[in-house]
Formats: sequence, C-alpha cells, structure tokens
Amino acid sequence: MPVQPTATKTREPDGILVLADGTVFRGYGVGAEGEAVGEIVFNTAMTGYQEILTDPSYAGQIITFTFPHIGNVGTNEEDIETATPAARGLVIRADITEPANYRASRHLDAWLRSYNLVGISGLDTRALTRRIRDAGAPNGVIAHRADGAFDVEALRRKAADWPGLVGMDLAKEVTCRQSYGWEEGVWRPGQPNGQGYGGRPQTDAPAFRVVAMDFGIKRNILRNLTNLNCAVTVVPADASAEDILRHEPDGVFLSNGPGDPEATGAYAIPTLKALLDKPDLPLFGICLGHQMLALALGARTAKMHHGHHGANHPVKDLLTGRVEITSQNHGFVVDEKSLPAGIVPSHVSLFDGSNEGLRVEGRPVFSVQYHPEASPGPRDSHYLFERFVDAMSERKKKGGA
Ligand SMILES: NC(=O)CC[C@H](N)C(=O)O
Repeated sequence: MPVQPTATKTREPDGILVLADGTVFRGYGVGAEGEAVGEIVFNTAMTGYQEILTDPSYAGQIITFTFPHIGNVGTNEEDIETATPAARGLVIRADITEPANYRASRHLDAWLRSYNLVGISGLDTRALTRRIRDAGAPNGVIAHRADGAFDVEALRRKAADWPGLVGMDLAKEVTCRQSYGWEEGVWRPGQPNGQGYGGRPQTDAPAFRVVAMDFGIKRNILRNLTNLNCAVTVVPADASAEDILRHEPDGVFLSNGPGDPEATGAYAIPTLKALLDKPDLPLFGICLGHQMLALALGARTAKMHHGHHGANHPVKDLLTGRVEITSQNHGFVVDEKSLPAGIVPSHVSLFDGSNEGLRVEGRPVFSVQYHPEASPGPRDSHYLFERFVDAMSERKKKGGA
C-alpha cells in the first residue's frame, strides 16, 4: 500500500522509495535527480549528518535519518570523513532545514547535488524504521525525478535484482590507491589554521609510527592518532605484511570499512595473519578492522538483522565494568561463540548482547566493533586510542622492534 508523503510542501511527489518486496513510499526529491539502489538502514544520531554521509562504511547503503532536522548546520569543507561520500543516498522526514551555523559554507541540498547524491524527504521515517526493525534491513531503490513519472515495477525489479551486501567486497572500492602520510589533528575551535575560527593543528614531533590499513578509513580516526603523537602512514587494503613492516611501525591500525568482512578477507586476512606472527606488535582494529581481526584469529562473522547505526549505543567494557555511550555503524557482527581459546570478548552491547570487542590474551592486540573516534557521537571511548598508544609505548620501553 503506498504511503503518502508527510512533508509540508505542496508540490507533487517527485521522490519515491521502492523496496524489493514492492512496498512503495512516496516523497519529495532532494539533492540530485536520479536513482540509487542499496540496503536501506536507519541511523538514530541527532547530529553529524555530514560525517555520516561521508563515512566510507556506508558504501552500498541508503541512510534513513530518524532525526527530523537534517540540514540545520548546513555543510562545510572540514567535517568530512572522506573526500567523496560513499553512501548511496538518504531518506529524511522533513524538508531539508535551512542552515544556521557559523561554520556552514553550503546548503545540504547543494552539497548533495554536487556529489550527485539522490535523496527523498517527506517520508514517514518512523514507519520505515519500524519496518526495518521488524523485518530486517531491506534492499531498495530511491528515485528523484522532476516530473514524478516513476515506473514503479522497473524500480522494484532493480531493487530485487541488487545482490545485497552479503558476499560483497566494497573495501576495494573505497580504499586509497597508494599509501600516504597523515598529519591533520582533531578540529578545535579558535585554532590558527582553518578559516580563522578554528582548525586542525598538526603534531610537531610525533613519538610513534603507525601504519593504518585503509579498508575505508574515517578521517577522524587518523586525526585522533595525530593528536596522540602518532605519525601515520595509510596503506591500501591489499598492502602485504612486508609492505607494512617496511615502515617499521610501532603499531598497526586496522580501519573500519564497508561490505561483508568475509568477502574482504581474501587479500587482507593473510596480511593480518602474517602481522599476528609478530607477537609483540600492537594491533588495534575498529569495526571492519575488528571483524577482520576476528576472522584472522579463526572466528566467524555473520550478517545482522538490521545492524547498529547511531550515536547512542550503550556498550560495557568488560575489563573495567564501565558503560560507555558509543557511535556505531555496522551490519555484520563477530560470532562470539566462534572465538577460539585465548581470544577474549572485551566489550558487549547493552542493546542486544552482541559482541562489541575482543582482545588477545597476553598480547597488545585488541579491537572494537564501534567507533571511539565518534564523528559523530560521544567521545566516551577515546581511552581506546590511549590504550593503543600505551601498548606502543610499552613495547618501545622494552626495546621491541
Ligand atoms: N563501520 C564499519 O566498519 C562497518 C563494518 C562492516 N561493513 C559492517 O557493516 O558490519
């Protein structure tokens, strides 16, 4: 049954969402005209739509924002997690809110158009979200065309024919083509660079060398490492262990990224296994990096029903007993029961009890399923970057290489 648009506009519906099972939601187009196919997920964050849209882990997905005021801080050149957005499109409840923020340089609608990103507004996002919660994340197509003349059956077929994220390796599409150094820190108000009102200071004399494997890395991870005195070299997802060790890293970071971890395993798992052969080398993984580390250690991953996407997810650190509110974005999960002996679950989701982290007993090797770099979201989990730096510092003290 078609669901009618709910936005305040009076124009004819010129946007549509068609799910693979034929369900139709009508709305109003925002951003570019065109069509986009992907998995429809919902994100519950109340801030940070620009960071979310530019998070490379959203490749292959269309994001439904449950928060209604999208566009209120406009867009800027700085709060991006990668240069080109990887998400395929967006679904929002209300018309894009007019920007009112001192850092805004462009309206979200113009920003979306500049990246050819299709969106629809005016949808009952609550109904869509409940549907996703009940029935799982569906595949679907969003379309925006000025004349509103949609061939619904053709769109449904396009959604149904899309193979879905299981088995899809998307890291190879979003990883860097060649290695590069990273020097930018976390954005601070009132810093001298940037545009006079703030900026991202660099670190003068880095104390640690980190190699970051890029499966679709978010820039704020790199910025946090810079702030903690790390000189970071980012390497492509298919870098070999020799390529990585040639940089003589004090620690290796495994990034977040899109798609199915098992599909990404072919080239990355052998590299991770070779790195794990060096028993004193600190390894820290986030999200896809966590899943890949688990696979390299002999565990399994699985597709979740509708994933975790938001900035309000409570997680318990099993080491300290502390609860942190976390930023999350994942649709696959490590099967905790498959963790071999000596690989210890370190964090648990208080929403659904799923695995949120692991550590290798007696070794400086650990990872989390969520996002301590925030961007957007709370910074409760920043201590994990410090744990990584402490591990590198310990190793240096022991003279390890
Ligand atoms: N943010 C991420 O790294 C996501 C990891 C993986 N693609 C998943 O959906 O679970």
